[in-house]
Amino acid sequence: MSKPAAAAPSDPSKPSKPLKEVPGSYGLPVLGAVKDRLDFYWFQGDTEFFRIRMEQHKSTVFRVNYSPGPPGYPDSRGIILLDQKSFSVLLDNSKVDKSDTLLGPYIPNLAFTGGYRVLPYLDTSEAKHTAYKDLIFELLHVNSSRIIPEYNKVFAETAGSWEERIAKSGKAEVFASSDAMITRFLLRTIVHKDPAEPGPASLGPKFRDTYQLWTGVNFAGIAHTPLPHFLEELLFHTFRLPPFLVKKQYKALANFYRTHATEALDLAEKKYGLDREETVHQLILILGINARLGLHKMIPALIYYLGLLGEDFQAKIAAEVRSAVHKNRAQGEEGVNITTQALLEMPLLRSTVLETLRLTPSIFYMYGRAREDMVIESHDAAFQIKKGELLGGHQYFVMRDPEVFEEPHKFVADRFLGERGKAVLPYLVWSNGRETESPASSNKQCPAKDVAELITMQFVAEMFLRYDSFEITKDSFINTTELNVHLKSLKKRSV
Ligand code: HEM
Ligand SMILES: CC/C=C\C[C@@H](/C=C/C=C\CCCCCCCC(=O)O)OO
Repeated sequence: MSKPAAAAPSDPSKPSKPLKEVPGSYGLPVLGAVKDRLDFYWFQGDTEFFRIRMEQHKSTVFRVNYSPGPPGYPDSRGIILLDQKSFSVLLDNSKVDKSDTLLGPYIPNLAFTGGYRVLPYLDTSEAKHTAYKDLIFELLHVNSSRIIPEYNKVFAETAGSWEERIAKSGKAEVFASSDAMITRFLLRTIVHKDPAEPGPASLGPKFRDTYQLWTGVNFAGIAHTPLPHFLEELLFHTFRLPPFLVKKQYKALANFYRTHATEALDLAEKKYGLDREETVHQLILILGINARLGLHKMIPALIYYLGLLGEDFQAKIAAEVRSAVHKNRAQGEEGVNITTQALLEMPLLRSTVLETLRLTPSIFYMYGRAREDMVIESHDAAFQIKKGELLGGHQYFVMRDPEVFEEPHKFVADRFLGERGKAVLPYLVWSNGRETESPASSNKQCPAKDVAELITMQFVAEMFLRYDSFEITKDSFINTTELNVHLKSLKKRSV
């Protein structure tokens, strides 16, 4: 790799480069924000929006109006950091305050989360951040033995339905079906109840609609929809949508958790002294947004990349998966069950998953406010930043920084293998932290960093235990806002 050392975090109190003004301007009040928003969502699209300005200012650090902003949303002026070196300040919790900055300039109405500020919106300085993050670590830990078998079951159900759809109509869509699969998996694993199972507080067979509606209205300000652009702008990005629109759906979710998440709620109350009712709402958001969308959006992306890599590459992954599973099967067992140890012995698959997380992570944006006046350095300049300024990063640029990654836009499945792969691991920051560091209650790194990678690997492993290869339709495509992927064929395993 070219020169990863260039991005090593430095001591910002001693800038090695001459100080420059942060380039860029916000334009006229309100109008400037509206213009940037229309460019961002419509005329240019999110990656072009930043690429054009990066070229214009000849800088990876510049001022910009984030979206959404005025008139319907708060002041959205900020500074974007698009290279590995400047972005690293967002990973340093002593330098940035992450209170209410998950989405950048605004926090959705608290009624979408039962009136509570939930974990991803809390700063590390808040006691509740520590308490709820510890609870999430513990819930992942106490349920760890359920993960592989529950995933194995939902995968078999979903794969069966893909096969039926291909037989019927020649293709199977991946986005919605993998969302339903992941939702079922998470609720069965952590809440110990399937959302569609009939009985008290069931979410019914249309549980995905309940989640979709609540998610869509809650996150309308940043949503990308299939609606015509002018309608999307008018309905979603211009003014906030009122929570009463999804009151019924939210009530159903809360009822499901109150009724079924008893083990998790007991743990929160007894071991961590947390409020039972507040925990209901924390879990609805964390499992319903972070975990659900985070895990689910990786699946169409992986199928897309593996589809493009084709049969020969798929055969290599299949061989690695089958040999690791065979070697690690429990004694006396027939030998098709995946174990954690087997997953740990699949280096090419791991690298493939990491490369997918590098190019197409489920979420591209990170934000935080400068705790103090400070100097931020990019690869080629240094900038004075004022306390309170809203800093943001876009992973599309940060994880394709050409100073760090060779052929940054290319999918290189074995990029993270061996010594060369190890050298660039610190620059893989999909988890809002470095791949070589660990989430803790004192930082804002994704608490599921390691388990999310294993679960995503399990998806591919399950695919190649069941199939020899698969194809995607010619019109499948993915980008930072759309994951439009259809399976065209699934070739059943022959040996
Ligand atoms: C591949 C899947 C996933 C991706 C790409 C992902 C990504 C992220 C990112 C980028 C953040 C930081 C957000 C920010 O502060 O700007 C985050 C935080 C978080 N994630 Fe994940 N995540 C994934 C899976 C999960 C899962 C399975 C869980 C289940 C528990 C989870 C729970 C959380 C929580 C609770 C936070 C907030 C952490 C804090 O406030 O300290 N994530 N995740
Ligand atoms: C899209 C969420 C992916 C990963 C989850 C991760 C990080 C979360 C950061 C922000 C949450 C933004 C929610 C986006 C909702 C999108 C709604 C829509 O467009 O339909 O946490 O683990």
